[in-house]
Amino acid sequence: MSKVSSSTLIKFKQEGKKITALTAYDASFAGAFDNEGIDVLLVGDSMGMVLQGHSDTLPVTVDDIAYHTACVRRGIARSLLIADMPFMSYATAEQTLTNATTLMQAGANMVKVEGGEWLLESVEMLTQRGIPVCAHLGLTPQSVHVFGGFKIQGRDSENAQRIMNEAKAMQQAGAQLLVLECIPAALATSISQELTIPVIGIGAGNGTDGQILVMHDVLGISSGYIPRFSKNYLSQTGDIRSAIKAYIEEVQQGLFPSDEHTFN
Ligand SMILES: Nc1nc(=O)c2c([nH]1)NC[C@@H]1CN(c3ccc(C(=O)N[C@@H](CCC(=O)O)C(=O)O)cc3)CN21
Ligand SMILES: CC(C)C(=O)C(=O)O
Ligand SMILES: [Mg+2]
Repeated sequence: MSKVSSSTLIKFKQEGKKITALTAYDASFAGAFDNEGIDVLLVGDSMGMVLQGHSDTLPVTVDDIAYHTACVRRGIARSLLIADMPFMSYATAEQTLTNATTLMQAGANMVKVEGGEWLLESVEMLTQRGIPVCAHLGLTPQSVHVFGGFKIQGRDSENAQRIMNEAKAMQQAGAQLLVLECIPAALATSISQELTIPVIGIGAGNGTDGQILVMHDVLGISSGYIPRFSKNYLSQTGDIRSAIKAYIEEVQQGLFPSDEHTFN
């Protein structure tokens, strides 16, 4: 049961083994997910919505992410731990380095940043200085007010091409992992095929190298609604460990996401 690293994830991609990922925010849940064999855990800025009750992720601070990263770190043994860099914590080069350092020192193995072209220099800068980066393209929730809502991205050919180009540029800049959120399945599939780094999807169909979901959706306790691309595994299993096991198995067997959880 050796620790998952970015080399492990590359190997999984080369072997065609799907990568399983979930968000986690505390030691107990993270420990249970780790025990069931989840490959990647993300301390997501989705905590602004599922933990803090805000209607978007913008209020989350670096200290919030650092605190929960430290909590998760104490609970896990095997999974790769990614920390989200929150809204405006990587706007300038100096902020980027200071805040990414805080998250790495809190226990992260990698940081995740949302955005395309404008972020390439930061990705290169972090990687060169020893901080592995996961890029995040498509529906990047920190830009919800620019998008005018949590809307599927990359539907027209121009935007699809832009996302494809940004994905390639991120890999070129040194990103070791890519999250694609809420884009058409065909686009996510071709990006995954074009890149050598692993691609993890959420609302991006079945053709990516792995899947990530927000734990509260998987356990059916998100307040209000559950996004269409997500799936409640607790209702069909009855206990948390079995729900996580079922999610992992369905991802590994290519059963999740099925058509009803996919945008075409
Ligand atoms: N509980 C939870 N689950 C998530 O997946 C999630 C969060 N929170 N918070 C951070 C972001 C925000 N996300 C969201 C939130 C809403 C939609 C949404 O309402 N999507 C519509 C599609 C809209 C369209 O067709 O353009 C949907 O029907 O799912 C999508 C992603 C994903 N992330
Ligand atoms: C949904 C995932 C990819 C995320 O960024 C988060 O949980 O904040
Ligand atoms: Mg996030």
